[in-house]
Amino acid sequence: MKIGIIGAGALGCYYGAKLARCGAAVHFIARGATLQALRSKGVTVHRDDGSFSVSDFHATDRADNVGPVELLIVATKSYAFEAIAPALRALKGPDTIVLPLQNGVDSAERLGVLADPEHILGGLTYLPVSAIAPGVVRQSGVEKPILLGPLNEADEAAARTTLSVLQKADIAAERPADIRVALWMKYMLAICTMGVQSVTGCPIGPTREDPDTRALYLACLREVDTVARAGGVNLPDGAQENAMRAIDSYPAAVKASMLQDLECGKPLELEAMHGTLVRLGKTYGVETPVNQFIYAALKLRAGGSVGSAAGD
Ligand SMILES: NC(=O)C1=CN([C@@H]2O[C@H](COP(=O)(O)OP(=O)(O)OC[C@H]3O[C@@H](n4cnc5c(N)ncnc54)[C@H](OP(=O)(O)O)[C@@H]3O)[C@@H](O)[C@H]2O)C=CC1
Ligand SMILES: CC(C)(CO)C(=O)C(=O)O
Repeated sequence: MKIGIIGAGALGCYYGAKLARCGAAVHFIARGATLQALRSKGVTVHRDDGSFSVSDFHATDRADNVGPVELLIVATKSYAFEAIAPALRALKGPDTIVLPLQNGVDSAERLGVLADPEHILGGLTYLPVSAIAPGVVRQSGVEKPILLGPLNEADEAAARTTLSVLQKADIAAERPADIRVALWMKYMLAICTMGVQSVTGCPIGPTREDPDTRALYLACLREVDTVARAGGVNLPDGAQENAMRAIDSYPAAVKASMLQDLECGKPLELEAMHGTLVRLGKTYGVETPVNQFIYAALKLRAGGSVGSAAGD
């Protein structure tokens, strides 16, 4: 199968390496030092149970030379969507299935504005992967799954095909009953951990133990839950409690990706996370004061060390 992967960072390298290892024709769209590393050294994946390297793939910054692929995995950060639009349009033919993996609830919708909106699935992953160096990634702990599903009935077959391709490559992947609910459940967890840790500058352990910052997690969860329901997303009963249990189950030293990005002066996925929630709250007439505060507190840092607001 001809597979395109836009963004050869932590997730892109991990999933691309697994797909290439099982014989798929993988085309990475990468740039700069990452592109050089992929071409000269391939991709190396370190896991607790061993490491593997793969070099049987294509890597280019010229998506127009690749042409339409059968499956396209979008693995950049959400703020890069406008920049990757030309690659997206070059790789997406009328039958191409697109699988976005970003945190957030509107990736498919945003990609569908930038390119042909047909066959864009809902997708997310719970897998923690870190980029150690260009083309080198580490995945720790058990392999948590990609969750994917159709956002409309016409894409049932596309979802089945994608699931089967991923599973054949030994990638944990599941089809939840309702991908929109699954996207919101992950969003709820991520928006709270990213927000509370980024405004306090502290990892998960102390922020969930201190009663004042724990109250922030709870208030943030409540706001996401209320906005989701106002927008017609049928979150299960106990969604907030589930999310808080997940927050309590992480090792104390875990730092949300947004806090890590903030500490490195990298751009933040603030618009796709808190920005979107605040906007949806306004649309549905739901007050979101905690998320609005988090958004305002981080906005001037969202563009990275340059200090300007990001256009996510
Ligand atoms: N890593 C994880 O464990 C998880 C991540 N996610 C989500 O998945 C998404 C990806 O995360 P992650 O893999 O960690 O991110 P990374 O920053 O590691 O990777 C993103 C990659 O996209 C590349 N990129 C950006 N713009 C372009 C462009 N115009 N052309 C080509 N390549 C480009 C970057 O290249 P460059 O370095 O040159 O900028 C980088 O290699 C995020 O939305 C994140 O929230 C979700 C769950 C888990
Ligand atoms: C692990 C989790 C859910 C929260 O820290 C996350 O998605 C992130 O940090 O990006």
